[in-house]
Amino acid sequence: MSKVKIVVAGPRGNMGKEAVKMVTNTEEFTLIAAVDSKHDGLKLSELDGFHGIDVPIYTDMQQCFEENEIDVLIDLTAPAFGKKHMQIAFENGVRPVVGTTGFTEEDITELRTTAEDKGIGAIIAPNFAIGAILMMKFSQMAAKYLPDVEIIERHHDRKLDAPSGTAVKTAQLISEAREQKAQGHPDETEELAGARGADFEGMRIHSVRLPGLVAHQEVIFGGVGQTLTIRHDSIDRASFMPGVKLAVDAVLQIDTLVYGLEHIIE
Ligand SMILES: NC(=O)C1=CN([C@@H]2O[C@H](COP(=O)(O)OP(=O)(O)OC[C@H]3O[C@@H](n4cnc5c(N)ncnc54)[C@H](OP(=O)(O)O)[C@@H]3O)[C@@H](O)[C@H]2O)C=CC1
Ligand SMILES: O=C(O)C1=N[C@H](C(=O)O)C[C@H](O)C1
Repeated sequence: MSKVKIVVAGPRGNMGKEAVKMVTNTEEFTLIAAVDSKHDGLKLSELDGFHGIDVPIYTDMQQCFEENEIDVLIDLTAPAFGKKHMQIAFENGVRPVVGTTGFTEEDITELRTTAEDKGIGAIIAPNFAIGAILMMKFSQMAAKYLPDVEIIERHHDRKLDAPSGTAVKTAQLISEAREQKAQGHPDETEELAGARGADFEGMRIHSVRLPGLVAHQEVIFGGVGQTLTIRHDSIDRASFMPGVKLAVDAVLQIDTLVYGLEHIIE
């Protein structure tokens, strides 16, 4: 069987480094090239930490796809580029697996239409960690019985987007299971703007950014005389890689856009 030909975008990043490692250590995958914000024309092996990985670096994704035959793009870049990179992949018949966050619901609808028009599979996964998928699923189950809920997500202080993609996805899944609901006291005020966090259909999302953190989330449900907390911690970015591998395998089998790994892990 021929190997799956892969490009990693964002190879020097926290996630990109892990993805390069995962791809090069996976027998049925082959890394063909990397797309970076700099280092055009160099080999990955010329950068620190990529010893022996002799693949070309492109800063122009279009050029990368024109010069190489690629099956799958793994995109782990920055919120400003995820959508654009998916569009370039679709134009070139390449299947995107995207961990990059920051997509709006409108972006996802538009990208799904393009994927279906072209018959190309695509996966956007706000979180690739199996434990985080379970946290989201359990939260959706709990919301049916305990509809008062707030989300606290905690991340490293290099993160660009807030709230996290995982927190937004969690809120979307919870809102499928409960009626829209304004929480807290109807007359509550914020003495400091933002004190009550972001408002997602009445559900509050609080974002903490600190050095020392990786990726953590608590979903706290409140009921009469009780609370339930569902918590997930990624303490190492290796936690995301089995999910990335699963998504690469899955994206070859589909011809639409799937948003969320919970649709792949039934
Ligand atoms: N789905 C999931 O499970 C996870 C998703 N994420 C998401 O993945 C993304 C990356 O996270 P993380 O690795 O921590 O971020 P980093 O900032 O560590 O890495 C991002 C890398 O992408 C590069 N980059 C930026 N723009 C481009 C571009 N246009 N083309 C090519 N490369 C580019 C950056 O280069 P430079 O520094 O030069 O700009 C950097 O090397 C974020 O959106 C984050 O939210 C993170 C963890 C898990
Ligand atoms: O930026 C990160 O680090 C992470 N981003 C994703 C998100 O926004 O949910 C996934 C994970 O939480 C780590």
